[in-house]
Amino acid sequence: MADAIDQSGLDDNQSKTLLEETFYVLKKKNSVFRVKLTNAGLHLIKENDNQVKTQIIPVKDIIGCRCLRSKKQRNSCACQSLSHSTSLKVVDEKSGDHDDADISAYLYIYAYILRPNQNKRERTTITLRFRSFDKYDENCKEAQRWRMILKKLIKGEDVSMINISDYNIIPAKENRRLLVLLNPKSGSGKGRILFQKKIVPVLQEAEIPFDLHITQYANFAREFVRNCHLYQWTSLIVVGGDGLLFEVINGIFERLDWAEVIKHISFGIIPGGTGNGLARSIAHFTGEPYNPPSLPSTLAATRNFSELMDIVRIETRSQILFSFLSIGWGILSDIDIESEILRALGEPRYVLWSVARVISLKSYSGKVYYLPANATFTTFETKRDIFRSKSKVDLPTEVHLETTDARQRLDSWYSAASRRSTYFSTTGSSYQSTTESDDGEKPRMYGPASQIPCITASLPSNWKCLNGRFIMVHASYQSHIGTDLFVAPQSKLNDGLIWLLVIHANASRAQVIQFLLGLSSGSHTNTVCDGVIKMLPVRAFRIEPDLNEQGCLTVDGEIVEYGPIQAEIFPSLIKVMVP
Ligand SMILES: Nc1ncnc2c1ncn2[C@@H]1O[C@H](COP(=O)(O)OP(=O)(O)OP(=O)(O)O)[C@@H](O)[C@H]1O
Repeated sequence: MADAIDQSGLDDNQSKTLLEETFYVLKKKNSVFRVKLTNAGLHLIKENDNQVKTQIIPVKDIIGCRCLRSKKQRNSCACQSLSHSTSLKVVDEKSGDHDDADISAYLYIYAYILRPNQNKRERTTITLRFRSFDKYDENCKEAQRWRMILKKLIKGEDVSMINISDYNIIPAKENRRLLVLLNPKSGSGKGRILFQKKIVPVLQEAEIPFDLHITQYANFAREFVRNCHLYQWTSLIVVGGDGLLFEVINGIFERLDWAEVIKHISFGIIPGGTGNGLARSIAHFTGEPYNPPSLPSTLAATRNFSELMDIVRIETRSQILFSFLSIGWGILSDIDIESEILRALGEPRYVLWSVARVISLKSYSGKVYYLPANATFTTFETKRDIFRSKSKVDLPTEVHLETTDARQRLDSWYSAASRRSTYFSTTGSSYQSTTESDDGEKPRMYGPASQIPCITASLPSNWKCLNGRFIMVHASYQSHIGTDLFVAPQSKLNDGLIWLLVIHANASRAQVIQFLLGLSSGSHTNTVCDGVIKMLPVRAFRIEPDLNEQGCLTVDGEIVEYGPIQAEIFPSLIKVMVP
């Protein structure tokens, strides 16, 4: 029996029928569909010549539904019945363009059904025509009832307490509103078209209101989120590359109310850039097909689900930054930055440039300190608690651990550069260049305060040190740092870990090639060879490059000043939308 198959694996709550109705297929007179709505989804039970077939469309696959009326037909023969019309045209009942002769109410249900064998989702529309009653209003009430329950299920709300037979259910007002920031220059510059053609239709089907702002110049998004009243939106989505989200995240941490904002807003990224590491990592984390790449994050924008994500706080000689993806020194960063001249090619630019860089393999001298993931973190954790929760300030260690006074000023490090950019902490988590602050223009960086010694200070004894020449040191806190760069296969959005990928200068060209080729599938992990190639899970690290050499350092794919840099992870700090 198909019904038995249908119910298998569903618990009582999931299989409890919320609504049920019988529909007929117009063209096949002896085909009957029983349609049931349960917490698990929409059950389409086809009954035909004593055969029963069931398909469930899971709630997770449904993004929205709308009640519509058939459209007034112009220049059509009066005797032509709707059943013979090949293409039904529908309108909103308030449009005034509806067909009075058709008293049916149509419920359009929009779903993106997972086809695991094809590794993609397929858009499907299910139309239910309600016409049991003689009047449109009665049919409409029935369709609306289905719509309301379905919408609640999509939002993840519990409908078990609702009296389903109550005809006066008021549809919950949509309390979500998206802020969309779009970079028209991202990638090959097709962000606007992508948004209008692929994203807007999905948001409309899901009835999610949004406000679109197109960035006008570099740092526009950073200034925008720093200064505007963000609480009018529940989610913030960027359409562009990782660089655009990097601006947004740093703009948020330049707000005095950053802690409130990250509680209130969840973030999303619809990949439109050349670097789309986070979008790819979120799809990987949730097991969603990345095909087409924009779909998982678009579906995430229509849903009500979020996951916590780690954020890394970075300190250089002159600035504090917040990062969600990676920090790079050596070959991968060089490829990213130097291949900029091939931007028009999109992501294949990286492959071309990798070949060039392997032929002329460079190494850089310096020291890499790291705090291993399995080290004892008593001090580290205690300090974090103090800054995260005021209720813990009565701990005896509290005075001891205040970073404001305990951390040395940065100007004690490199005198020439740092005298111009002295940093101070006013609230335990705020930093500002004293020179810039004089003219009042440079924004102050807030965000959670550091729990490790400042970049000028020596490190505790439980830190380890690698000293020598390196082809690469790349830190990743996501599984992917680009669509095909599966650098840290074990990484999760919120595992509190930084993966440090180290290639020492004694690696052979063949080992480097094997490592780079393995990055797309994650098989580079097999090239790990002690003393040559390492993958280290850490909580914090510091790189001190030899400043007699020139090189490049990147944070989330954006170039930063070449010099000492340190990073520490803040687990589960922000919310990201997930499909
Ligand atoms: N309207 C604009 N004009 C020029 N630059 C912009 C504009 N809007 C944003 N930017 C800058 O473009 C940079 C790259 O943007 P984004 O990450 O969206 O695209 P991308 O193609 O992935 O870029 P990249 O490959 O350089 O990382 C951002 O750091 C941002 O500062």
